Amino acid sequence: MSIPTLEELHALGAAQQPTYTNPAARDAAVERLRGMPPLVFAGEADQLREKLGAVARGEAFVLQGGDCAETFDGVNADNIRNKLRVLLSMAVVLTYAASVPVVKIGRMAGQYAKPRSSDTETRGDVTLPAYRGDAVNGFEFTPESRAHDPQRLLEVYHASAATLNLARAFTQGGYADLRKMHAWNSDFVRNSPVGAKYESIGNEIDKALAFMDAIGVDPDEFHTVDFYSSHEALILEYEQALTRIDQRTGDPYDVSGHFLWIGERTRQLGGAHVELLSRIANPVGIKLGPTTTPDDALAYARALNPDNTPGKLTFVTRFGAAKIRDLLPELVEKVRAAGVQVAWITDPMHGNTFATDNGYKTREFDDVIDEVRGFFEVHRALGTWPGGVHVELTGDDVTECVGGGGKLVAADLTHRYETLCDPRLNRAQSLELAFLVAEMLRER
Ligand SMILES: O=C[C@H](O)[C@H](O)COP(=O)(O)O
Ligand SMILES: C=C(OP(=O)(O)O)C(=O)O
Repeated sequence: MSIPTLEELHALGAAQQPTYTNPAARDAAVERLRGMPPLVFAGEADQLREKLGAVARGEAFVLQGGDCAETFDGVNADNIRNKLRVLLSMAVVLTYAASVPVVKIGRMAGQYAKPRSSDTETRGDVTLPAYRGDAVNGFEFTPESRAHDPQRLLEVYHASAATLNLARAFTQGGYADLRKMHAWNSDFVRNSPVGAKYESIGNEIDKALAFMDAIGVDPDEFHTVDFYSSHEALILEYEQALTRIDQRTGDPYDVSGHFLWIGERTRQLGGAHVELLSRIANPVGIKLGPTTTPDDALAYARALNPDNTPGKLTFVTRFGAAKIRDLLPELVEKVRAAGVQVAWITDPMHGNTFATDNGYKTREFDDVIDEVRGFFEVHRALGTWPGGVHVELTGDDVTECVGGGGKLVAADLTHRYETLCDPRLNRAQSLELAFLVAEMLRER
């Protein structure tokens, strides 16, 4: 495999790209990126592909989650630790309550670019370019901030490096030790019913660990966790500049993250995003919305995983709770009938977004759960494996999605609505989701 040039990719047509008005500045940023060391190693991407192979075979489950849009301001220890804490807590709940290995992937350390429905945003009588994520422009509503600036791609690189560095330290350095899981959520155990439920799993795990200790199992086994990074591979300049030939295998890897996915708005067959991700050896995903036909799905599999390697390709469906039970069965049936190896994951967020009367973009927790339930029902009926969930979440107690045990309503969204793009599950809602998904997994 060879790496396509940026010119070749742009010639194929690429949706949702920045408009850089200064080509010299863009070229300089791309050149700098080309000289930067890899953010992840090809061997790590291979490990993740193997683990996703287990998911495709029905032997493991994926938890993929993080912000809708990471921000440069959000690169600080508290924010990164809180996100890791909620992901690890969810993974513990899923692993313990459902007895299934969980592959942990953050929407982290690279999720800085956003596709948008509209190129512009209007406030009063002023219209400016829409915010497209910190990778492209600033959120502040001024012409200067909203201009597309290629220098930001270098900031994405540095922000991702800093985030990954801390994530690696937390997950390898002892913070993720199972024996410390009580401490992760001690602050909210007292005030939240879901916290108390979590604490009781923690007590059971302590007993199990004490037993294993007594029979001589190496305690270091529980000291670290494998954690992988992922983001939407949206901005061609960034992803292509970070695609490198691996010395070991001679294959191209996109070293900006372990797992890259193609979004619903950029999945044109023959388009630049499908082409770039068809050339890399990383495990890749593709979001499939309600207009995806079975023929499309088969064509994506041919393009993105021509060797039909288990773990190479993940289909992330995002139909919406109202549509999943109607649309998913035909897709799964035809893909299975064609012998295609794929991990199926549900994204129950992107098909369930609506605006409240008080003007907030939100999601109803029950709709999110209903889509996950529909996903499990369809796979159960067809005898296929519901391989995982992909969610937008944060480790903080924000008020962005309505519903859940805390019964948040539209009026509550005014309190802590902090996302710069789509609404995320807060910590309690995320843990609640993990308990409900664990039940669904157990019911199988
Ligand atoms: O996160 C996904 C998309 O970027 C987002 O849903 C688009 O939102 P918009 O419709 O407000 O542009
Ligand atoms: C844009 C996203 O989703 P989708 O492509 O499914 O709309 C996303 O996951 O950030």
